[in-house]
Amino acid sequence: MTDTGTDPVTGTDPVTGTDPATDADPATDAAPRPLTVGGYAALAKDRLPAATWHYFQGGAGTESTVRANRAAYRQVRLRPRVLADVSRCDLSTTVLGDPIGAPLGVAPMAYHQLACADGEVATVRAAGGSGLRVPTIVSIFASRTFEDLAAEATGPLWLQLYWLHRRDVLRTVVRRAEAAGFRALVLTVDTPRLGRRLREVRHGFHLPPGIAARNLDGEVTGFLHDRQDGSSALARHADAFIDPSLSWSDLDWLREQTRLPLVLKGVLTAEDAARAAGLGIDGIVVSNHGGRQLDGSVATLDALPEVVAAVGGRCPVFLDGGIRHGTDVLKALALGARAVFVGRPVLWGLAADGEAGAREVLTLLRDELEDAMALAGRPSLAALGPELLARGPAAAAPNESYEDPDLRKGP
Ligand SMILES: Cc1cc2nc3c(=O)[nH]c(=O)nc-3n(C[C@H](O)[C@H](O)[C@H](O)COP(=O)(O)O)c2cc1C
Ligand SMILES: CC(C)CC(=O)C(=O)O
Repeated sequence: MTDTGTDPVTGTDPVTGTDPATDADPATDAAPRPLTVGGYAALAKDRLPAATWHYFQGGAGTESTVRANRAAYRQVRLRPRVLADVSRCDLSTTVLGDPIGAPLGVAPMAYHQLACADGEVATVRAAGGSGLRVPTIVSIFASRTFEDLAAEATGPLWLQLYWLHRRDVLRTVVRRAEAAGFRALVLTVDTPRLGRRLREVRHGFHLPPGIAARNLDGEVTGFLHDRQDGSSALARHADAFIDPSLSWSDLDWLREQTRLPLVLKGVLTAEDAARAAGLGIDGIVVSNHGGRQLDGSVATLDALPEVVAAVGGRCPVFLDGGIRHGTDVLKALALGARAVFVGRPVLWGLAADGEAGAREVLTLLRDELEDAMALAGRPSLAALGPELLARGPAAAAPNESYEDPDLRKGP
């Protein structure tokens, strides 16, 4: 390549691939604050050990679903209305009865201490921050205790569960979370076993000393910390602890343990959504686990309309997977999501700058959503509907400098 100038479209230096949005300032050697969520990915990649980065980024198999989640947003264009008085845009809403500052939240992810020392405490502080006050779904594999998180959170906390063989342990964590003030349970139903995550296998992924599933002490065996070349300690662990026999009839047992609302995470079809709604489930998260489970499964934005139609307003429908821009949030809301949850970008923010980084990532998405609502002539969430969207050929390649470089490369 002979052209060494900055690409006028992507803003990326075509030779070095550096991005002015994230590149170090030679005068101060301090990186300017990223202007997009993708900018935090670049910072996180620089800061994290390779094995951790690949655990965060990786999907199952060929990662086709990871890519599909992003591509789906590019296939949907916006139909802005004009002369709509957008002098004030209102992003506030409620989820499961609780008021929140914006229709987004943090998806459950294991072991935030892999990203920063404060772990999930940093995350819940960020999510509760001014102007946000958004929910955090805390993984049952969190690296900080529920009680520590409840002491710091100002936004709602929901507890994500896997269906453990040890039902007594499940009962104990549910009781503890309830006592600590958690507001809902989220049962993940797309993980009867772990997807084949090749990056984890290749890196022999295992937990470093000092990081553990703090709410399952005594239950989690040491092999989470044991390196074994050619296999992932997390996959070995999940296969030992997660009960793959989970079926619809087991939901009654969970209902009997708690008065908290019960949300199912990992639904992708009208059939399952209709059945869940018929059973009186309190919410559904349309999710493919960020492409980490069944490789080749449908993109979440594409699955959303059939789930929303099947539920028919009987419970709120949420979505996660591939949310990287405010316009992505807008598109999901227009297709009927009550709110969206954000996964990897929060870990990028934590890795880049702890609580401040996570807060900046969430604030960026909130601010970009507000911009998009104003420019689309839709100042209130109630005004969002499918007429905002047009389907067409995929948009031209995005500004790749703001996309996660690793996902661009593929596995
Ligand atoms: C590092 C990592 C750990 C995760 N851990 C969990 C988990 O413990 N429980 C769960 O239900 N989902 C887990 N997920 C899936 C997320 O909740 C979410 O579905 C997904 O990350 C959303 O896609 P996104 O990362 O593209 O935003 C994890 C995802 C990542 C990236
Ligand atoms: C500990 C794992 C089971 C967490 C998870 O769901 C994931 O890594 O996607």
